[in-house]
Amino acid sequence: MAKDPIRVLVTGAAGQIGYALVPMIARGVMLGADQPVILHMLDIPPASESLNGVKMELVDAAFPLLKGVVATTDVVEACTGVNIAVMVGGFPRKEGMERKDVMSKNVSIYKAQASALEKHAAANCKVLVVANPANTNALILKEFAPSIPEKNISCLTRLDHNRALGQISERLNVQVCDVKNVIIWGNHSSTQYPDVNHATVKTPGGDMPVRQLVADDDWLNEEFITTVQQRGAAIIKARKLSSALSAASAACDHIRDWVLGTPEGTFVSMGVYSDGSYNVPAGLIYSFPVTCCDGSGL
Ligand SMILES: NC(=O)C1=CN([C@@H]2O[C@H](COP(=O)(O)OP(=O)(O)OC[C@H]3O[C@@H](n4cnc5c(N)ncnc54)[C@H](O)[C@@H]3O)[C@@H](O)[C@H]2O)C=CC1
Ligand SMILES: O=C([O-])CC(=O)C(=O)O
Repeated sequence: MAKDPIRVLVTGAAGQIGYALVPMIARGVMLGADQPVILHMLDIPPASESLNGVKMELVDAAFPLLKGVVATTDVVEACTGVNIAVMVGGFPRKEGMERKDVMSKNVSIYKAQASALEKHAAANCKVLVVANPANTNALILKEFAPSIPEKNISCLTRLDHNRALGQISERLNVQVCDVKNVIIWGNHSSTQYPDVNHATVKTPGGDMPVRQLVADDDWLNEEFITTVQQRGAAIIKARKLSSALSAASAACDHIRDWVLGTPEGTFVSMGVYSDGSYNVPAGLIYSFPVTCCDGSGL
């Protein structure tokens, strides 16, 4: 029997991440090739014509899984009935800025949108905050939407996680799908700590520790870490725009693993509400290694 559609909200949908993300969702990259979706796209009034253009393209793409599109500048309409909310709306930093430099502009957005989500989203809605500073925005959203369970609010550090996998794969000249269990600890900022101490590479003889295969602790403890920490800035320098396709893809990975479960023996990085585990103070939104098991309940 065909599944009921899942409603997925993307805020900032007329922006560059939104433009990369909505076709991925409509193709089943986020929720699976047999899962119909209804897309809710929110942006602000100055972007409404462009948002409408994205809606026109979604219609033109004739995605079989796409059962409806709501394109709106009304936050209540956008949030109503959504099962998953991917919060991308906000302002990106420019070259030479830190992510915290967009805090004053973006944090107020998350105060305002928290209450709309709390009042109008489906019960058990899962929220992923992408807009920077991602951990702070997620914490603000949590504070201003107290009835959304804290376990349902997360922020994106999967892009940093995937960047770490990519760096190891390039260094060892192995397939990225054979590298797993890197960890991003902390904030989606230049203070994050990319950790390979539990990471492995699949080899014909079984899983081998990354540290042993790389056999260069200086590189792992220095250049590898700063490359991952500074990758967002390197992309901005090269493109004059911040990462978009990799951010969209990471958002799909994050939600897919949350809803459908992480593969056996694999952990991934997510910014989640700290319960004090690993001596991280309770109450922070912090990136940890996580496993998810049948988290759907949507
Ligand atoms: N956590 C992560 O790994 C990453 C986070 N980011 C962050 O994601 C955010 C979006 O990046 P881009 O798509 O490149 O920016 P963009 O500027 O291309 O798009 C942002 C969109 O948000 C809209 N927007 C602004 N205020 C809004 C509001 N109140 N409600 C709804 N929409 C609103 C804008 O009109 C625009 O269409 C930025 O804050 C960026 O720094 C970017 C890459 C990775
Ligand atoms: O660096 C930025 O501003 C955009 C971002 O968060 C990333 O690419 O990781």
